[in-house]
Amino acid sequence: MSTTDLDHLTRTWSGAHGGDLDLRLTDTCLRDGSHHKRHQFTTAEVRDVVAALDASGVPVIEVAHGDGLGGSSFNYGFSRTPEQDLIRTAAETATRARIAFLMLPGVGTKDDIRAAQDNGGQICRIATHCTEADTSNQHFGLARELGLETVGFLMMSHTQPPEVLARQARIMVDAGCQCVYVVDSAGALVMEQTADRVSALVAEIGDVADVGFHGHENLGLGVANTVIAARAGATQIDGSVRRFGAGAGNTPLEAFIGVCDKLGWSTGVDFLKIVDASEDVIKPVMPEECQLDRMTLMMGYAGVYSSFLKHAGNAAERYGVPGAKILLEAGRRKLIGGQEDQLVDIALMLQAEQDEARANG
Ligand SMILES: C[C@H](O)CC(=O)C(=O)O
Ligand SMILES: [Mn+2]
Repeated sequence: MSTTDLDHLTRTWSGAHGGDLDLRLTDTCLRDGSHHKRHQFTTAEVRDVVAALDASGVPVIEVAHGDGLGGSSFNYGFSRTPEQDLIRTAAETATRARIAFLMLPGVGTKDDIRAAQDNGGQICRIATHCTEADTSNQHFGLARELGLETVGFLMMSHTQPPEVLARQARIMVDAGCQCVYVVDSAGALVMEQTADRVSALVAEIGDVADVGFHGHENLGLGVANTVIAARAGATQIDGSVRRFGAGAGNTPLEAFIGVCDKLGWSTGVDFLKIVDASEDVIKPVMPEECQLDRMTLMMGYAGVYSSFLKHAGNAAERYGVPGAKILLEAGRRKLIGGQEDQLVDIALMLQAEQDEARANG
């Protein structure tokens, strides 16, 4: 299909649906996708992916270990390439896109933020569990002092009601955060639950800061939740081309861009180019497609942190127990990021139960 055909169709669809939202997109393949890739990105892969996203017009590209700066460790998994090298490569490659990096207080340090800026990172995204925004105060303070743009992530947002999230967003904004994201880490939010949370943040901080939305696909609702988040007032939107992210992956950015074109919403990204990038550049970098299968569906259903997928799979294999049962129990225990070691405890418990059942015939 030619660009002219597409322009014509886009105008027709826009006319049919109306709307004039202007959204800023962040692609998270090179950070959230790091979970799916078991943190094995090479600098050559980062160069290829950044070049393709940049040429398509993606305005922000996030790069880091899946668990953020300092994440390369026994607990989370070691990176193949130091993340600061990946950030530098991304910054050297991008011609228009700004490079963002993520950090979780306690996993990364203030020195990691300084190093990421020295390597060309321009947007500092700080993630906390959604009831622990106050752990980010000093990091937002430093990031603003350094002149970095700031974004806050309220992870596992499905676990708290809108009014709690709004209060947590206020804490981040008071500390210097310029945009707070509702982060559906487990892909557990369903439509209106997303809208209610985004609306509560817009009401609380909308006069001084932006609101964003970061979705996961574990119940197949990434695009739908993202559309409803934008309608509720989210202006910064995350996604990963080809869903390349933790769990069943993130909101597929190329699909969301197509939907935005049809709704007449502006993203600045060329749909034809991003679709080609997905097929020709992102797919070869992925170890396999992100799957909506028994394990990932269980995560969305039970409200489990998407980054637990590979850890639960490892524990299941090692102890000979069903991975889906590990995830269900993780949901029942309301585990949060940083508690990856408890997945092993759960596997051992299931193994003991299995052994006992076998012994009892
Ligand atoms: C560190 C996590 O992977 C952040 C994130 O992308 C999420 O909670 O979702
Ligand atoms: Mn995520």
